[in-house]
Order: sequence, then structure tokens, then C-alpha cells
Amino acid sequence: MSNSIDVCLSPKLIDLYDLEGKIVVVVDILRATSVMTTALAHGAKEIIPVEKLEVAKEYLTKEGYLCAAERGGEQIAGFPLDNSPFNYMKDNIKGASIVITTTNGTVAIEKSAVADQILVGSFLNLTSVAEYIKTQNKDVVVHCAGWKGKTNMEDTLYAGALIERLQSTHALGCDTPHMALKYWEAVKNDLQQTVADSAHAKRLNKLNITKDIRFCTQIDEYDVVPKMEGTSLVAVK
Ligand SMILES: O=C(O)[C@H](CS(=O)(=O)O)OP(=O)(O)O
Repeated sequence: MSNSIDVCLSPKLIDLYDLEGKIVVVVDILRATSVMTTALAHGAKEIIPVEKLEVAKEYLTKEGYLCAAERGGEQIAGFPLDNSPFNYMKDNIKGASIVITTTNGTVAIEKSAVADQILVGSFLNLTSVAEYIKTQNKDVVVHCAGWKGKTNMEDTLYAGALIERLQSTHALGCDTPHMALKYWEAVKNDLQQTVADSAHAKRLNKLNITKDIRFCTQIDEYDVVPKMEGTSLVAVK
């Protein structure tokens, strides 16, 4: 095995990882990377992820952009889109250039900038991302977006699920990928309930979005590999 896979459990830890020359898979199951996967699967032309709300606001007055902003799970006033996957399946998504800023997911994407390739992963496109990685002959770091710098259950579980699919081609880099894999193996047959019991899901439940959580824990709903090209996330052809 010539390649390796490692897991960073929070953007606060990413400086400990050498990303140069590697593929970074950013994951924010609830909900940013599930939303991005859904939008590209439904024909969005590109997604421009931005960390800062001020930067997203600049696009509101530019022609040709659909803008989304979320903080603490709630839509920011003045932005037409929120962070629910169900709003990225509609007719206006096809061919759209979407600008999005979210609490955790877009932070992790920006903090992955030095990587050779940045992919966006979710349970919705688990196998597609794994199969693409197998064609690349590169080391991988799974960058979990977590919640406001803290570790979370669902992103760690995704890391374990991706490792399960890559363990024949990628050696496990240190203890974290082993932990993620063991955790995934222990609960994978009860994924929906496990994530429904997570702190993140309980926070979001207060906003009445139980159906989003159920949707984001479906495996292989879409065959799409979102990859950063310059400042845009596009579907790999
Ligand atoms: O909108 C979401 O699902 C979360 C909100 S929060 O983390 O619970 O505040 O944002 P995301 O960036 O998608 O993790």
C-alpha cells in the first residue's frame, strides 16, 4: 500500500496536518457538505463556498449568483437560500452559480486551501468519492468540519465509512483513522438513529428540521464528486 489516509477531527486541528500534495475530503454531514452534494447532483453549475458572511454579502448585488447564508442553523435575513438540502433540489438550482457561507462547513473548506485537491464528501455521495480517490494515487486527509471547533459524531462517522471503502488502497495514518473506523463499524447498521441522537442533530431539531437530518444520513443517494477548481466547487466530469 503506497498511500495513506488520515483524519482531522476539527478545523482547529488542521494546522497539525501536512496537506500539501494530498487530497483533502471536507465533510460536514449536518449540513453544509450534504447541501453542496445535493446542489451539484441537481445540476448546479458551481458553488462558491466562502467563510465570511461579509464576503457572501458582496455577491447579493452581483448579477448571476444565488446566495445562501446560515449561522447557527438559521437563514440570514436578506439571503434567498438557507442550509437545507431540500431547497437545492428545485428548478432554480439547475445551471446556477451558488455562493454559500455556513457556520462550520465553509470554514473547513477555506482552511484546506493548500491541499492538492479539495473534495466535498457526505453520506449522500460516499461511494462516488471513494471510487474517485482510488483513481488518483494520492494520500488523503478527511477534514471534519465539526461544530464551532469541537469534534462531532456524524463527521467522524463519515471518516470511518470512507476509510472502510479505502482500506485496501490506503494505510491508516495514525490513531484517529483507526478510531473513526472502529466507531463506524460499531454503529453503521444504525446510522440514522445514532446521528439523530447526536448533540448537533438535537440542536438542529429545535429548528424543526428532522427531515433534513434523515436525508443527510442516506448513503449513496447521488453519484457526484464535488471538487474545488479555483474558487468554485464543481462536479468532476
Ligand atoms: O446549518 C447547519 O446545519 C449547521 C448549523 S450549526 O453548526 O448547528 O450552528 O451549519 P454547518 O456549517 O452546515 O455545520
